[in-house]
Amino acid sequence: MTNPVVQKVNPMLTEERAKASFPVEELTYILDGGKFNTEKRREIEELVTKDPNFEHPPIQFMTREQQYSLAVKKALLVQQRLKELDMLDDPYASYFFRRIAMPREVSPIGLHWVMFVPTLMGQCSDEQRERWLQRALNYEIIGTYAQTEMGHGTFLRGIETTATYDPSSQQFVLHSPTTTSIKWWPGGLGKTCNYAVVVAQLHTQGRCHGVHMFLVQLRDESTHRSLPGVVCGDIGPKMGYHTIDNGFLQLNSVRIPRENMLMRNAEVQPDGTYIRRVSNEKLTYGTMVFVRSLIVSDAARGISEAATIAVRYACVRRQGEPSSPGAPEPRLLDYPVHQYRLLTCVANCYGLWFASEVLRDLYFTVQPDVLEGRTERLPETHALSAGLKAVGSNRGAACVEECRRCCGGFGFSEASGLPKIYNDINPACTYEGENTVMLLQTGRHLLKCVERARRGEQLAPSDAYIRSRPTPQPKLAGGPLTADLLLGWLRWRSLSMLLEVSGRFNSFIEQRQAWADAFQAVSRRLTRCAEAHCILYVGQAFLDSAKAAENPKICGVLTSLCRLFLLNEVVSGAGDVQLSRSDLARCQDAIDSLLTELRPNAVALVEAFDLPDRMLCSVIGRYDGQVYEAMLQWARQSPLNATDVHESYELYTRQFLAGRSLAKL
Ligand SMILES: CCCCCCCC/C=C\CCCCCCCCCCCCC/C=C/C(=O)SCCNC(=O)CCNC(=O)[C@H](O)C(C)(C)COP(=O)(O)OP(=O)(O)OC[C@H]1O[C@@H](n2cnc3c(N)ncnc32)[C@H](O)[C@@H]1OP(=O)(O)O
Ligand SMILES: Cc1cc2nc3c(=O)[nH]c(=O)nc-3n(C[C@H](O)[C@H](O)[C@H](O)COP(=O)(O)OP(=O)(O)OC[C@H]3O[C@@H](n4cnc5c(N)ncnc54)[C@H](O)[C@@H]3O)c2cc1C
Repeated sequence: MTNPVVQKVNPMLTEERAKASFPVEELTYILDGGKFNTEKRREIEELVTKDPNFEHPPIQFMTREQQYSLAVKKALLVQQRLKELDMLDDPYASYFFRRIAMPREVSPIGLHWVMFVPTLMGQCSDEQRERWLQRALNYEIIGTYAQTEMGHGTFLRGIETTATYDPSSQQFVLHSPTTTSIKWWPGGLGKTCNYAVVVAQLHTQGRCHGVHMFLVQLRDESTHRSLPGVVCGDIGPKMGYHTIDNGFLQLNSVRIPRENMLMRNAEVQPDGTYIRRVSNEKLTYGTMVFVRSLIVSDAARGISEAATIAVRYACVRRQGEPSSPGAPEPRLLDYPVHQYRLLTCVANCYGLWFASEVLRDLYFTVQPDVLEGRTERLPETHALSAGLKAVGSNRGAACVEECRRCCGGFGFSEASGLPKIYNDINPACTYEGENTVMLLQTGRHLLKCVERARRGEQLAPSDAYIRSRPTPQPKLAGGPLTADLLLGWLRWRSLSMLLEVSGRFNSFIEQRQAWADAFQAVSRRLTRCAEAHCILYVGQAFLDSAKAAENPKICGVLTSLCRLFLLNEVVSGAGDVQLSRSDLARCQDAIDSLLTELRPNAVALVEAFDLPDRMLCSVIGRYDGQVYEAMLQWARQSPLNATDVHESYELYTRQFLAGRSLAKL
């Protein structure tokens, strides 16, 4: 892809940039986690931008095979460059290198570093780590995470692949006994990877011990041919993710050494004796907790890209009745309803951005304990990563779609970059746990928290507001609608909803319903409770970050944006609890005032994300705002325009116009 040549900047954008009330660069440092990171990121961006090896025509004009091939080349080239630059051990640097080098190509080896390596880190015994981790980190082997099967994705315990231990050879026999047991979906499994962590039901000494993980070699390390008993391939085109070979895998009695079972938490001894080292069997699901926490920040990044495009476009696109004769047509951003659509997306983006940082810190605080088998904070971490993954990707997809629609017809063109951002974020609602299922996990945890509160037990920090009795509703009438007050109201809303659902649940239990049936009976309501709980977490993280900003101007603009986020939640969640008409009207008025207040900072707020044109890949979101010329240039690249008369004319249209039958052709 070629970076668009920066032309003379559209004066309408220059004008909007001049309106910023705060130092944009300083906000960028905050978002990056410090000036040092910003500088490092920019250095990396420059390195990649200068490297002609990463340049190519837009992938949207390529076939799927071409896209896949290009993505493999670029992904491997990235690894080579990272090694040459000695950046492999720096996760921040290598992450940004990958992003800027492959901004719109989901990597065919992405699963290797997002799931395969983390699984080896979390599930291997120390000795197994020695054996495999370094090879994986050096990319001597390329792996994926093969859990989902045709028949089972959500219900993990229903997985059918078997790993049966044979003590005579001290091997496991990996087998797909049915069509529905064929692994389906794993990224890079089809063509790219030569190893996989395979999730299978462990059988030994005549007993099944549930799902465990096994390292399975799929392809020969020198020829890349699939090994005997291994049948694998690509699952075909999808709604997006064209550059990645999500694959299928059928295992026909494939034998692997006993030592290839990942044995950090459980072990099968040479004679077949099964030993569980830690009691919590859900530790096997640890990689998913990690990736779910990453998805929240990925969703925020997706919105940041879409919002940058849509806000810039809204500054340069004029359409509508001029306010007076001879005046120019209004810009899209002059319409209050357009401001509302875009600024609420920006507010969601900042909220999720800050919440993802808090969640990642929590994960990395808790993880060392978990690795040592101390799992006290695991339920909170699981509930938050599951719920925030769902809320983050739901919001991410919704906001990107809103930004796309805000760009009218151009938003539907691949030239805008928006369809691709949407298609990259949308599958996150499904993978790593379908969102409704994830909200139910959070809801289940919250129900248990109410029970613990009733017993007077201490709750984890993010659950500490949960009581067994209702609290009075904070008054929204009277004083100013501060962020603290609004957050207090959302806390009350979350607790009220939860107590209501918990009351219903208990009444079903008192009527002697089974726990699982009572759970199903409240499940619809429980997903709303989980969302309310997660939104509270996002709001708290947002407000804490706003308050922590040292520059008062940044603190001011972030607090206003946070208030917009919170007010929008109060208004849209008013139906879940009792909110008086007058309180609702006050909140609506406050939203209108905030839109007027924030509008001059709209461009500054998105440009603080500091996304170069190379990253946005958008004709209408360019830094220079020269949209129309660039759009024409883009269309000229369409392969359909290679000749004036397309071959289909000679083949079909000419025959049709001459009245000849097309059926024989
Ligand atoms: C890399 C370094 C980064 C460094 C950072 C540098 C800075 C850079 C900045 C940002 C980085 C961003 C990076 C961006 C990249 C992110 C992009 C991500 C792209 C990833 C591509 C992913 C591709 C997709 C992969 C997959 O989809 S893999 C397959 C995933 N599958 C699922 O998720 C299945 C969903 N199902 C389940 O999880 C479970 O089956 C279940 C629904 C939870 C139910 O399980 P079951 O066993 O039936 O449960 P029960 O027996 O009923 O027990 C419930 C019980 O267990 C507890 N539980 C459940 N899960 C967990 C868990 N995971 N952990 C702990 N506990 C768990 C649950 O709470 C219950 O507990 P109680 O009984 O006590 O109530
Ligand atoms: C792009 C992409 C990449 C993927 N990559 C990988 C990978 O690398 N490795 C891997 O192992 N897997 C991967 N997956 C698979 C993914 O994890 C599963 O698709 C996902 O977990 C959902 O499982 P499922 O497809 O079986 O859906 P189902 O479980 O069949 O869900 C269908 C619908 O039923 C609902 N539902 C299911 N169970 C319940 C319930 N108990 N209560 C209420 N509603 C329910 C769900 O909410 C959903 O709407 C990937 C998927 C995609 C789309």
